[in-house]
This record gives sequence, structure tokens and C-alpha cells, in this order.
Amino acid sequence: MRLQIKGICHSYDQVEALRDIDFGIEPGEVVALIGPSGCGKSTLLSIIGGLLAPTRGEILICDKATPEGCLNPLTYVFQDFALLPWRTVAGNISLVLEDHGLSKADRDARVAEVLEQTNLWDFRDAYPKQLSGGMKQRVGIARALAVRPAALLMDEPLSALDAQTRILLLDEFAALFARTGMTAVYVTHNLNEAVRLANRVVALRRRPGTIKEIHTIDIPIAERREGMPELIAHESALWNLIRDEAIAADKELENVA
Ligand SMILES: Nc1ncnc2c1ncn2[C@@H]1O[C@H](COP(=O)(O)OP(=O)(O)OP(=O)(O)O)[C@@H](O)[C@H]1O
Repeated sequence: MRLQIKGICHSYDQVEALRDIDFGIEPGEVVALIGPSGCGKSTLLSIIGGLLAPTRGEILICDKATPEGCLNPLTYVFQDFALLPWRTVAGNISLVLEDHGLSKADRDARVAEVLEQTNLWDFRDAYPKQLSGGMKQRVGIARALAVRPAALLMDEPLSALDAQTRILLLDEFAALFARTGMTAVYVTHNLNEAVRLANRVVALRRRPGTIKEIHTIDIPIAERREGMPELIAHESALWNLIRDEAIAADKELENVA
């Protein structure tokens, strides 16, 4: 799916959150949105996903190409997993397939397929309260994949997890993106995640949120490894881009507390 973000501006009452945001997302591309706290990353993701109408501008879907059997072209992965506690792993995944006119056999086949893809098969009958944070987020990913999306929209999907689980899931996301050629928009505070996963990184400045720079990382995602000198160089270039504003945003939050 090719998306064009065109002249997006958004204000919440008196707060001008985004101004004149323009860029394209190519099919199979992973775009990370980074920037200091409050620069409008989540607002932009919500606008791309159609959850929020922008004050001005539009999101153009330039080609309508979607995977076969796609039930929801733009699909969210939430940082807090958003699982139903009274449903099993398989039940949580199957939930998003209900009300789409699929037969039970089709639903079961899709659930089995994504359970395999996310290494959750052995946990299919477990309930969310029995799972670690990392396993819960795997269920979140499996649920998103079950609708065969054209693009995944991910809002800090690893931020609720401990450091070791983050590293494990980061490897799994990289493998997933490399294997499926999935189009994705990935919001993160974490520059390490951005350089592991993204083909391009959109760095935003704040007040109002505008594009500071679009940074390209031209190493195939499948070839990226933790600690690669080239990735460390990209991470440090990104930090130099947002450093001053990140420090200012941090001080501002400290003053409020
Ligand atoms: N519902 C809302 N009502 C009023 N102001 C809002 C609302 N949501 C966000 N804002 C403001 O809009 C600006 C952008 O917020 P947003 O959450 O999109 O930024 P962010 O970059 O995702 O922040 P963070 O990194 O802290 O999650 C901030 O100044 C925020 O306070």
C-alpha cells in the first residue's frame, strides 16, 4: 500500500500539535516516527490510521493494493496490548475475525497460521493473565497479522516491556518485516529500535510538530544486527538531530512534576 501524507496540520483547541506534514510511504517500507515527547508522533499515527480527523490536509491511499483476504488495510498494534482478559490467546486473535463473514474453518485456519508465525501455538489456550508482557505483545502482533493488513501502525509497541524482552521482540519484529515485506509506521522514543527496523526515519521537532529531517537507512533490514557499527552511526546521527529538543522536553516535564 502506498500512502501519501499531504499537508497535515492538527490542533487540539489551543495546542497546535502538527503543522504541514508531508511525506510518502512506499509499499513494503517501514517508516519510524521519532522526536521529543509531545512532538505529535501519536497524533500523526492516529491521523494516518483514520482514528483522528486532521484539522487540515489529507492521507491519500495512492494504490488500493491489499494482501489477499485483507480485512483491515491499516491495522493498529497498541503499546498496552489491549487483550480481553476473559478470552484465551486463540480467542483474542479470533475476535478480530468475527463479523467478517468468514466460516469457522477459515477463522481457525487464520488463527493457527498467525499462532505459528508468532511462536504462540503452545500458548493458544492460555489466558492473558498467565502470559508475560512479551507474550502478550506477541498476541497483539498475531491479532494484527490475522486481518492480513496492508500496513501495520505501531505506537511504541515495546515500551511497556523490560529491556531483555524488548531485545527479543525487536529481533522478531525485524525478522517479521524482512520476511513479509510488510508496510509499517512505527512510533518510538527509542532510536535503537528506529535504526533496527526502519527504512526511513522521520524526525519531528515540536511546538508545533514539523518535520526536521527524513533520514534514510539503506541497509536491508534482514542484514541488520544489534551493535553493527553502521547502525550505531545512524543512531548517533539521529540523536544529534533531536538531542537539544529532547533535553528541553525532558526539563519541561520535570518542571511540571
Ligand atoms: N486529546 C488531546 N487534547 C489536547 N491536547 C492533546 C491531546 N492529545 C495530545 N495533545 C497534545 O498534542 C501534542 C502532541 O501530542 P502527542 O501525544 O501526539 O505527542 P507524542 O510525540 O506522541 O508524545 P509522547 O512521545 O510523549 O507520547 C502535545 O502537546 C500533547 O500535549
